[in-house]
Amino acid sequence: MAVLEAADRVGGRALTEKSSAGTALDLGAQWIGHDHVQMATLAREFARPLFPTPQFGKSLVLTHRGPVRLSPLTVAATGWALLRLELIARTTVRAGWDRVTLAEFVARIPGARAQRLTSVVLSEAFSCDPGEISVAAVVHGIRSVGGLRVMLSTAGGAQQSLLTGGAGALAQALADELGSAVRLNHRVSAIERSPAGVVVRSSAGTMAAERVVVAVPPPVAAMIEHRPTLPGERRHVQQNTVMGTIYKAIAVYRSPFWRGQGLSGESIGLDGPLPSTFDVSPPAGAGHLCILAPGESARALDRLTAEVRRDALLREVARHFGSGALEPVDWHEKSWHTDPFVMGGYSAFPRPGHLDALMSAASPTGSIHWAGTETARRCNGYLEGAVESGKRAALEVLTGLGAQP
Ligand SMILES: Cc1cc2nc3c(=O)[nH]c(=O)nc-3n(C[C@H](O)[C@H](O)[C@H](O)COP(=O)(O)OP(=O)(O)OC[C@H]3O[C@@H](n4cnc5c(N)ncnc54)[C@H](O)[C@@H]3O)c2cc1C
Repeated sequence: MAVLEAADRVGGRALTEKSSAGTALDLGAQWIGHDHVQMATLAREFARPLFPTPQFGKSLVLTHRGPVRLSPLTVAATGWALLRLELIARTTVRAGWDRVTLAEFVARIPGARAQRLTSVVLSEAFSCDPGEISVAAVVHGIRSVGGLRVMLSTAGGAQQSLLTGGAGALAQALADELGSAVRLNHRVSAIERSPAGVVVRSSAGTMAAERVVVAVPPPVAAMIEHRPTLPGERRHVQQNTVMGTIYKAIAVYRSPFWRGQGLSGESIGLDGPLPSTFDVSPPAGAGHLCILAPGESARALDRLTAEVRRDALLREVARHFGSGALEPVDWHEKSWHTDPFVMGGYSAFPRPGHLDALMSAASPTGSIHWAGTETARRCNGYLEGAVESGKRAALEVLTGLGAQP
């Protein structure tokens, strides 16, 4: 068995870096949900306990003028729109919802501020602009994680916990167990299928095998050449799914200073350069403030130099959380959509009108088995889904080889 990894590191969309304060920070996946049992089990196995995501103080809704108090009408209209999505998720999804974009759904919400709030919340949850995703795809995501309340919540939801040492470091610990089976800098460029099995061509040579598991998102898998050509159904999956667009930064401070002002560190920006912030600090010591920018806001940040981007974001954080924000002890950032191997995040979603592409992403093609979070039924788009998909693909391979699982 060999694991061919294109990059010079393992982890993919999980990437842990060390701050100058000595703390571990996740530039990719970070939260583990309340019912993410596969991840909780791995965390236990590798003695990396989960700890609660900090939740102290007041969260802010921001405009370029500063924090705002939402009117009861805005709260009601936004709540109703979100409830409607939850209700659609709990019933049979009409085929027509796949042709309606989230932007069109939002345009029917009464009130400009409620429209903006709903857009920002869902763009951040799905890492795309509302015009890029259909209502059916949003509802599919909501279902797979167990409901909208779960998707958006910290305690009792998908953001309940953080992982000691970081999610990327857990991937590295798994790779360490596999030792020399993991080959870095081996980008797979082509797979040839024959009755005898597969020949896998990578940037570092050729390998023959009985079966292969391709554990990359469908739009990334589309970069691999196939002989013979893949069947139409599989090409449909690869051509009609797109990666999300997401920028993430972590500002590291000596302490989570915002808590002293009664603030949670969590904010949502309705306009201006700061879409969302979260407190993802370790249990003691340093303060970690996470900044997430999806879709067009992420692309706008790409157009700035690293220094201008950092200054603009920190100035904005300081306007709302106090001048202490201007002097972090460390700053880490990543534009995931510009990573040549990952190509975006949080995950891939179907183009409007093509939800079926995601639904058949797990169907094997002869001796090729497809894994990765996009193929998961449960927690599609999350680390949990990735682990579940790996187990499912491994079982398919063992069954195919006639081995006892
Ligand atoms: C900013 C961000 C925040 C996120 N936050 C969370 C979170 O808080 N909680 C959560 O559960 N999930 C989160 N996610 C999603 C989570 O990271 C993914 O669901 C998960 O990591 C997907 O794992 P995977 O193994 O399916 O794919 P990947 O992690 O993408 O792994 C695929 C691997 O394949 C490699 N590869 C690509 N092409 C080739 C090739 N041709 N040959 C060989 N190797 C190749 C890549 O380098 C990569 O290492 C986040 C993602 C991002 C980007």
